Amino acid sequence: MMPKTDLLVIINPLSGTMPLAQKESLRLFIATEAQRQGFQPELIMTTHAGHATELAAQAAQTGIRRVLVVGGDGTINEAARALRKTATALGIIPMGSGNGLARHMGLPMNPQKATQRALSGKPVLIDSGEINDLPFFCTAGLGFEAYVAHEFANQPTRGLQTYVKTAYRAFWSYKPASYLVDGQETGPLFSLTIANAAQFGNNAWIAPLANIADGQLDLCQIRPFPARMAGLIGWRLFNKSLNTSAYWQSQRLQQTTIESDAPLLAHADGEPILLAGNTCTVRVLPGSLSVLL
Ligand SMILES: Nc1ncnc2c1ncn2[C@@H]1O[C@H](COP(=O)(O)OP(=O)(O)OP(=O)(O)O)[C@@H](O)[C@H]1O
Repeated sequence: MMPKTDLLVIINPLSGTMPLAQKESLRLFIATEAQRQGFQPELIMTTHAGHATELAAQAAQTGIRRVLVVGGDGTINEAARALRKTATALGIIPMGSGNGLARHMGLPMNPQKATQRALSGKPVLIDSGEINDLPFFCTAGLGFEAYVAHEFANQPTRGLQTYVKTAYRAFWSYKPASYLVDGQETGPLFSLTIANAAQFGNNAWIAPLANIADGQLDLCQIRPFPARMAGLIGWRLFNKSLNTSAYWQSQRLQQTTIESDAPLLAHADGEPILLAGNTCTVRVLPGSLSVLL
């Protein structure tokens, strides 16, 4: 009789900028290491967007207790959405451009070390969020970062360098919008982020005080600022001290409704999304995902 698979490893071959040969040796390393630790692993490369959701859902249904995802926040989102409220835990092997969830959780950025951690880690419950019915685990948002996510998706290459170039160009063309948050006018905002984790990725700490397991989301707003302040705000973003900026404010909530007078351009975990209409509802699902730490 064939041994029963007790560990699924989902690999997005397109994530991040690691050369293909290095991705192949990582795949072999994970297989060998998993077997060495007594697992009967199955490793599957995704073949299309959405594939990670299908694979993770099947794994949860068949009772596989660990699903390891090799990829960035987009692939992790796809797998994690199928693992919410199941007994199957997610292991993260960061290989994306931003790796926000892995960085927030303090996981190793080295994929080999992250593999060992995911294989031996204990399951811990974290919150997740939903923007309308779309799940997110790191951040969702409107405003500048959503604009950048949409622009970034149109670029022929991925990676940090492309992201920085895209964000720089977007900074000069972006027009701040105003919103109603639970009926209260915000005035024009540069950025409106709903944070489950504290960062977007790449150690850009948009919500330095966010706690991923407190049953709440942090709604962070950045008011428009003069271009000469961009350097300081950027420095605070990466220095995890945006909360000391006069342009930033935050509130904790479990659910909120956001309206605008134009269609909402949004992102969930850095992936661009188009929301139907001018209103969206965001809510937290406390303790909904088990992550291997
Ligand atoms: N085989 C595939 N072909 C095309 N798209 C895929 C495939 N597998 C996964 N995807 C899509 O690729 C998207 C981006 O992947 P991912 O987020 O892992 O990498 P990244 O963008 O480099 O990293 P990060 O999100 O950390 O910036 C995912 O949202 C997923 O839908």
